Amino acid sequence: MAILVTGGAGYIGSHTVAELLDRGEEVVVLDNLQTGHKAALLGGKLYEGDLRDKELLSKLFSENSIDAVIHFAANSLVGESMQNPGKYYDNNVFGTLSLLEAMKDAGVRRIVFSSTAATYGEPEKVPIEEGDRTEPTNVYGETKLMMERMMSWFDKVLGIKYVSLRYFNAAGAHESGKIGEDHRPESHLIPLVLQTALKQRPHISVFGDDYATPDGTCIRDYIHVSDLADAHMRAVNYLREGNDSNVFNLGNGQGFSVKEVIETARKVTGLDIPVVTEPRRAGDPAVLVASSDKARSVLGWSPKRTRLEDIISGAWGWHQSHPQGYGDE
Ligand SMILES: NC(=O)c1ccc[n+]([C@@H]2O[C@H](COP(=O)([O-])OP(=O)(O)OC[C@H]3O[C@@H](n4cnc5c(N)ncnc54)[C@H](O)[C@@H]3O)[C@@H](O)[C@H]2O)c1
Ligand SMILES: O=c1ccn([C@@H]2O[C@H](COP(=O)(O)OP(=O)(O)O[C@H]3O[C@H](CO)[C@@H](O)[C@H](O)[C@H]3O)[C@@H](O)[C@H]2O)c(=O)[nH]1
Repeated sequence: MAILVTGGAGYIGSHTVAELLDRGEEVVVLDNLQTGHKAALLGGKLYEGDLRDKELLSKLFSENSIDAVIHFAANSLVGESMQNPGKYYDNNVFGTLSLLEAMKDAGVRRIVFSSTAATYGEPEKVPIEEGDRTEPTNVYGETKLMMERMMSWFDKVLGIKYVSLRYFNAAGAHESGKIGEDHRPESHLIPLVLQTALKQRPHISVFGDDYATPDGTCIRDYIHVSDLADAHMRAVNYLREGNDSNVFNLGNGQGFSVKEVIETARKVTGLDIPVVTEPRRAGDPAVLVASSDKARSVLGWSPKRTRLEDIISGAWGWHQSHPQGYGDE
């Protein structure tokens, strides 16, 4: 039996494919390469195409024995979602509907799904727990919450079991040095800071220094991408064991401000990183920090690469050896 990974050529998807292959799983990938890279795939069988293409999905499910799906394929930029909401409803919500319909037709009953801290919006307390209020402050988070609710109804009505993994900020690179983060355009803080250290950018912009946090900049919980990959394998096995649908936060449980990330990157690289303060970015909550106690107790998961310095240092290794990311591929 194989695991279908949608969005497997993307950042978190490719690290998860690597983890699945290491564990001896058979892997099928569906990716339209809109933000992913063929070169990020260390193995598996690639179907190059779109989640919303019903014919392709039906062909893929008929040509392979799929027993579980891991669903990464989505648009995922907070800022962009506040400028182009329709793109997010179409790709994220309609794309997921298309996938669930194809799973129903093929009789596939297990899905592990990339959700996000952005489903919570401005948290009522930190660390955030799974039962806390979900009131997204941006379109991206709203579409992910809609996708979760859709899955919950597909479970109630059709018995398709799901695990929704609400990750906080994915960061870092694979220990092999072969794969890492290459989003185009890049909008994530850590790669932008490291590209600034490499002098590929003149400065790093800090989006707002007037938040109600100790240094005025936003606080986020940075979690290593390989720890996320490990959680996906555990979530698939949890469903294979016949357990019920569930929702888990995945984070380190420790928050770092934008200024602390930049300071740590200066220490790790030993290089100058010029900063320019700019206005707040629309849709950004001030603080997002996870409680991952539930994932620890139910999935037996715990993050292994927790020091911000080590996470940034791994990412720095990738950026130094791949200054143009995956190149033109
Ligand atoms: N990066 C983070 O910090 C973070 C945090 C929380 C949740 N997430 C979620 O995790 C998932 C992966 O994030 P990422 O950072 O690896 O993003 P990414 O853009 O690197 O990966 C997404 C992949 O999906 C593919 N894709 C997108 N739409 C598609 C479609 N319609 N059909 C086929 N393929 C399609 C892209 O080509 C890409 O390879 C996303 O769902 C995102 O919302 C990411
Ligand atoms: O040039 C930059 C880029 C980012 N930031 C700030 O840095 C923090 C982190 O931003 P970013 O790296 O863009 O991540 P988020 O917007 O927090 O979103 C990420 O983390 C979410 C979960 O918390 C995921 O759902 C999203 O997919 C993923 O992009 C935020 O406060 C940003 O305002 C800057 O100050 N300058």
